[in-house]
Amino acid sequence: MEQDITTELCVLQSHLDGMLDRVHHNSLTLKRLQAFEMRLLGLTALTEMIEFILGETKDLFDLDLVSLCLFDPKDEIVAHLASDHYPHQSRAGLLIVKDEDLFKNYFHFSDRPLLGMFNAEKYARFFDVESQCPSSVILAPLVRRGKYLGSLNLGSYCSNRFIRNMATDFIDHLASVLSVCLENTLNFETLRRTSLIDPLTGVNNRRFLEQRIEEEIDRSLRTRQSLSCLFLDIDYFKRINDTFGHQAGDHVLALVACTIKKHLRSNDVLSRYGGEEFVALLSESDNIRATEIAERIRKAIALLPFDHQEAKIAVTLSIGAATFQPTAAKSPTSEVAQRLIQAADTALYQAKFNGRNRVEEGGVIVGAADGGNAAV
Ligand SMILES: Nc1nc2c(ncn2[C@@H]2O[C@H](COP(=O)(O)OP(=O)(O)OP(=O)(O)O)[C@@H](O)[C@H]2O)c(=O)[nH]1
Repeated sequence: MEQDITTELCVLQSHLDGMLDRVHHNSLTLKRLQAFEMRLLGLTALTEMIEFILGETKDLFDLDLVSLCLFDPKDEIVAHLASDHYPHQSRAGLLIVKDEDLFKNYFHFSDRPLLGMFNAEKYARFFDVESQCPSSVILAPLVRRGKYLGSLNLGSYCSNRFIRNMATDFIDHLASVLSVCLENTLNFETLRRTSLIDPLTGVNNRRFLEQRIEEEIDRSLRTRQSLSCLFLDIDYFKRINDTFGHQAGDHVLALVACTIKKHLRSNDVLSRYGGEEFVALLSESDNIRATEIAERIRKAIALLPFDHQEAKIAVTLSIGAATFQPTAAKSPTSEVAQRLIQAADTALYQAKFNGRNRVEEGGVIVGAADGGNAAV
């Protein structure tokens, strides 16, 4: 009898120890989850968020595989990432999905996670599996206001790590927080982008140029490649407005912007600098290439048919070009930026003075060792 009680006590003690271990383990996971969430809440850029999730979730839950699917029906996420030069196509673990059916078919309009053995036919689209497939997985939908934003997908090489009907409190909580953060970040990115875009022409505005020019100069210094700047201004634009009306003027502005853009590379920057003025930054372009591009743009605009009702509007551009040639100097980038734009603007003034519908070269700006710059 006494031995039975002792055995029972031992069993109870061992149960209790097991429970205490689990409580201890869960309390540690909870603490790590809270720290993870606090850092997640502090992120505002989409690229940072993607890197954080893909980089840290593995350690947080001691996983073998993590992937993040983002639902992007209108290519907005792709546009955000591309404008930040983020290599989304080659980022392991990041999957951008255009087809909402993927989420609807698997999650059946629910926000509950799916758990179980990995089935390649069913789950391959959620993972970016290059070598070993996971044995068990958990797919957590990211949902806000009844809409799928994507899913967070966790995989383990251990077959009984994720089994049906197991408790999913931690992952439920994480998916909810992540959904809110993702929605906020996407809204923030949209706001950031729209506040840097000129609504009439669809190209970037002056604020964007002012942010980017210093980055481009830094890049030019790093890569030792020249950076050129074109200042482009529509000739006699006031006359166009006065003759054909403001709306026709707007139409000309949009068409001019679109034509300039077609002659630039995707990583060049085009911004509407003011009323009928545009500034383009041509990376990895010396003064010869810059004047060639400027000449091509000038000709294309002069040849364009700008139709307005029955009339044809003749439009020409004057363009000033200047180039920054990097040296080993420690010139302040803000000063180089100012001088580069100034040199292109002066060349534009010269083009206007020399008769308009022409390109003028404003010379090469080099960084000087004493911290100043000199136009050569
Ligand atoms: N339609 C339209 N006109 C604008 C816009 N922003 C500025 N403008 C007009 O652009 C015209 C610029 O005129 P000016 O600065 O005299 O220059 P210009 O007539 O092009 O003469 P040059 O530059 O010397 O060849 C002004 O009439 C502005 O009202 C806009 O968003 N839409």
